[in-house]
Amino acid sequence: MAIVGVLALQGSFNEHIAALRRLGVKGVEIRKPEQLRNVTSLIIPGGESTTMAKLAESYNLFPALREFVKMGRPVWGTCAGLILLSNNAVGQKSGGQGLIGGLNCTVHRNLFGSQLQSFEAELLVPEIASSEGGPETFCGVFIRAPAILEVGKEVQVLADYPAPSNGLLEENVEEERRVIVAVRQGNILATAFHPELTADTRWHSYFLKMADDTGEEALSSPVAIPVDISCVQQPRNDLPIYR
Ligand SMILES: NC(=O)CC[C@H](N)C(=O)O
Repeated sequence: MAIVGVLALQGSFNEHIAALRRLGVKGVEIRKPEQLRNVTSLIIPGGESTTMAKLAESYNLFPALREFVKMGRPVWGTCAGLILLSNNAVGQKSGGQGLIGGLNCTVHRNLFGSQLQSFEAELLVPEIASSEGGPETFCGVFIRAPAILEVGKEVQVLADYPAPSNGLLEENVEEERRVIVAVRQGNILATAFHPELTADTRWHSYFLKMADDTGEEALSSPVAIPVDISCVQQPRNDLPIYR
């Protein structure tokens, strides 16, 4: 059976491991470069990308993480994980931060604003709904969320969302500008929101199938989990902080 690594430096790694467990799959915590040799795929959780990058630097994890992505192993970044996987990031803290890279896009680190601007919203994601069944929509939990501004040709856009009018985009966003919040580029999956904080395991199940497609042995018999979409669709001031 596949063993999924979950980068466990900071952030929502326990929630990802719990979601995998609900699908009958073992997720193991990764903190050292050599631990990546024991896993066939990797989830990089949400949290705080600058802090995570500093910790990755001090554990000398960057070369092994970059190699893992380059080898074509399935990697999924949620929120801060998406930022770390991007080739270019704007809106970084002064001094910048290390990135793993591999995903050909430009991400804005905090486009949706601060913790107080966190929210839930229903997202239309036809690719995942057609692969995993259930309703057409997904609950996106956005916490100090990033957004993708630009992608290369090889990147498949899975979901977008109206850009916020908070002045963080240079251009005028009056004419319904949308930004990208979920993508796939070959072995890389990235979401600006947190599926691990919902009861819906379809994103995890899709990621496990990606591991299957890339020749890794994944779920032996997928467990059907009833899909519960209870999306409050409003600002949330009770979401985890993960700093
Ligand atoms: N929920 C999150 O992962 C927030 C990410 C945050 N915007 C960052 O820079 O890392």
